[in-house]
Amino acid sequence: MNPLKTLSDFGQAAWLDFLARSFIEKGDLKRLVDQDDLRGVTSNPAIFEKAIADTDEYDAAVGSFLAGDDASVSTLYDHLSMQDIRRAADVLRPVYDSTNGADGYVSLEVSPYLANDTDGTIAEARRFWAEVDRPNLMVKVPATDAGVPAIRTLISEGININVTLLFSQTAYEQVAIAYIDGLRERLRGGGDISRIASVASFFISRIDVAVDKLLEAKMAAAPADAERIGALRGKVAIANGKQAYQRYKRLFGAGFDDLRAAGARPQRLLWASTGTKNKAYSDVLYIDELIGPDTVNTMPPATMDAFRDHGRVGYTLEADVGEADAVMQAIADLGVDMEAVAHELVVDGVRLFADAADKLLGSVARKRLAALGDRVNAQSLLLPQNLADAVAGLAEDWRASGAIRRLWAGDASLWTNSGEDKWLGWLRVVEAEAGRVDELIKFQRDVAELEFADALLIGMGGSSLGPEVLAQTFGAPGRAARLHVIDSTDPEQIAAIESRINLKRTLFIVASKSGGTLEPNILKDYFYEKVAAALGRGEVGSRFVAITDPGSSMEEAAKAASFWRTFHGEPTIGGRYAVLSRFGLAPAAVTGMNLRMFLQNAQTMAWTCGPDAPPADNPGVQLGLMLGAAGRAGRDKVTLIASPAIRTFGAWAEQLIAESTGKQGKGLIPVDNEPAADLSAYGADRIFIYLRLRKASNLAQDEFVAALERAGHPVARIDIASPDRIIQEFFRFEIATAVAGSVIGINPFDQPDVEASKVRTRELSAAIEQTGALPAQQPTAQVGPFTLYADAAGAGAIAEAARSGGLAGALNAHFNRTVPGDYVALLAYLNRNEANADILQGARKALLETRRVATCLGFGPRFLHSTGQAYKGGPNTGVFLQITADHLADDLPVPGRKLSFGQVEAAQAAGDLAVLEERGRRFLRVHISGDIAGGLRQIAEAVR
Ligand SMILES: O=P(O)(O)OC[C@H]1O[C@](O)(CO)[C@@H](O)[C@@H]1O
Ligand SMILES: O=C[C@H](O)[C@H](O)COP(=O)(O)O
Repeated sequence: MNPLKTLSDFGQAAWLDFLARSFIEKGDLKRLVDQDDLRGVTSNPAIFEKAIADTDEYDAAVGSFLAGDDASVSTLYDHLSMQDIRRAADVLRPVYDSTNGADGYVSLEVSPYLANDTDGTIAEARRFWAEVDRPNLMVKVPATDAGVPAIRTLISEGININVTLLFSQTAYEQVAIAYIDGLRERLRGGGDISRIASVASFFISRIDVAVDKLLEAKMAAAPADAERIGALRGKVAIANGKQAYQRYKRLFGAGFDDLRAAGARPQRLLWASTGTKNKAYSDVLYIDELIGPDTVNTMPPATMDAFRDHGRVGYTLEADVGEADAVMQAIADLGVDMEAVAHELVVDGVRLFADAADKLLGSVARKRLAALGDRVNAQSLLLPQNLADAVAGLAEDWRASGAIRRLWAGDASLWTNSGEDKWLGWLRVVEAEAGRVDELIKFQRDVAELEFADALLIGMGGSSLGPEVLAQTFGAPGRAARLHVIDSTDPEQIAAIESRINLKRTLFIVASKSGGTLEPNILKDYFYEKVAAALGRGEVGSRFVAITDPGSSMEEAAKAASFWRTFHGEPTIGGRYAVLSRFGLAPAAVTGMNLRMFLQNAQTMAWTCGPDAPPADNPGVQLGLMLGAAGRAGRDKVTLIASPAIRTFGAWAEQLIAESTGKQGKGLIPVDNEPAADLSAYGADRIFIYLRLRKASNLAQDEFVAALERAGHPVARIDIASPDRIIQEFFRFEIATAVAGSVIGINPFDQPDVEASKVRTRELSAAIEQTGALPAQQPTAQVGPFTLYADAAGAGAIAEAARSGGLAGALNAHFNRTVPGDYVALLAYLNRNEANADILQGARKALLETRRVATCLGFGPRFLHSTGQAYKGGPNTGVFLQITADHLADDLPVPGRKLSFGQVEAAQAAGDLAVLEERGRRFLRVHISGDIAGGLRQIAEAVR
């Protein structure tokens, strides 16, 4: 006789503690039902981990699920696990029907990450119940402090519950009461309680593992008592189970009669964890000894096979109850606190299931990426061993502490606990924008109908650098407008952009989150007046749209000036994280790009970097940990190399990285678009990110990056299949920056030092408005048309060098101050045109080759809203060359102010310098009088 089949004669149902797709598909599960009288199935995260991770059994299902649409890692996992659960439930359905709902259940466990979250547990259980949609589903909820109230609520809603991770008598009692209370609540509400089933999964073998260890320690400590103590080994788990059963009989005795009369079933005890862990014990120990009426035993396949082969059936559960009590008394006398042991086992059990879930989700994340192929930009990191080890160590810390989930949940303690949680709107903005994209699509159509030739975006930093990437990367198909960006107060640059657009056929987009930023306000006034002159006051407003946060002064101004539209930003997103909100989407609409595709792309990366993708398989987190670890180790020059067609992405990333991390003397210094030099020019303070556009890659860049790798420099490669996929990088870099900020230990969402220079600029502008000029400053030296101003520490040597060696001498003395690990930044308050950029890039290359330090280039005031933060607030390793010039002939007035744009630019440069000085930075300002282009060339020559 098959002992398995005989169990039911003794009132016990045999369930299987295992599930896997092939097991169902090949008919193995059905065979157990038919041949062994199997009556149920249990699963847990560890079981699904074994089933899914490291097998290809699920690959086809992953592929077909993702063929039409993308999905998050947990949505994909839910799909796979629920498919299995539904199929298993269907196999067990005849048992459920024939036993009138007494048996035939299949259990699916809520996420172990929710073990301490009552509301989260309730929500997930409800979702499972609705989505699995089978009456013979049992949702597994742990018997934690947070789980118990969830059990009561879920039972009251008619959801079958398998209570898991039960070890202690008191926890068991609470669970049984929660079940009974839940039934009563349902009954009071007029619900049916006759179709509710629940089991209390009392874990067995894990108790022996834990207690045996304690007993062995006691044996070692008291050799004289070793034999007596040793005799208790392998007995406690069963004794504990037997006591639980006595408690069950009390709990579901006469006191349950009213509910029984109303159709309720008692909550059966289910013996779980019944696979023998200690090979010295019988492999059927935890089956043989726990057989009794109205119980379940869920067995792993090997235990089931063993029991079928040599199990012994009898009413063992109530045999020797006195002895069980004696065993429990004996261990209590020995000082073993069973409640404490049980508590530790629950904590441990949650952790083990969470570990399994991490492995499982990591494997699903990898399968997802493999199935998506080119639809998601691939990332690979090639790191020197010490950095690779640091990243792996951080990834393990992040995994074990659930840090990526905490990040997504807005836990400010990941950073500095100073309100970072208020700035995380960017994490979910893609979803929100997708929900209201129709409004933007309509705007896109309206813009097309109006046949604008150009669109000019006016904004600074986060409000302009993202749109600039879109303008560069996406052409303007059909009737869409060509997007230009102005983010400067330089009069020459303003005049240049004005000459490129047709004022009568241009749409102006004024973008400022705060609404109070100086540059967009005065540029808006300037162009507003120009258009008014060209079209008449009645019409000018219709050519302007604003993007600003609700209630800002810009919104007011837009209303007063009868702007065509105002789009709202999301106040929980800072400027540099705003590109996937309306700050990027509205300009994208104007270029005619496909907005749904824009959002889909962004969503794909958001899912790839989601809370459910464990750190080791989460590319955004990996990149962030790499940046953070590198920054901590002094490899803080993040050198961005991008294929020419997507080059402007570097300027966007520069702002994100510098403004987010560069503060309190810490942080990363992004180095964008640096001319390539001989490998010997690159120090051990570098880390490289290569954004390679596959369809338009550049051989020279490929070779350069390969050489860097061969030389042992850390390189992150990002492979972008087509230009539209650049959208994905916005999200990857945002999450990476937030993660790096956590590792570095700063608040990545503020910009305290930018504010400081804004204050200085305001003071200086006010002085100009009062007196007509900037307060005079004492120059360090005068060399021909160049006036030099240096920081106090450097002034003496620079003045001396200027006297003997002219401009070249002064520059040489200034740059002689660089030491390895420093960087040089050229800060030019000039027209950012190709000619000037070329000259400065030449100077940069010369400095890189001669000084062998990282080199940066920023045009003012644009860089003030970007790298300016790190230059002032980051590590004091910068050596700055500020270049300014007179704008006499070409200056432009600022409407309504006693200021010109040239004066604003000068005030900005002076404000910038004042803060650099305040922060003890090394700087030299070279002011060009007269011919700007000629002067600039001379400066570039002089640094060689
Ligand atoms: O969009 P706003 O508020 O005009 O700000 C522009 C830029 O100025 C800063 O606030 C500071 O430079 C940036 O963070 C921001 O992107
Ligand atoms: O419900 C089933 C339990 O999750 C399972 O029995 C635990 O068994 P283990 O202790 O062998 O992991």
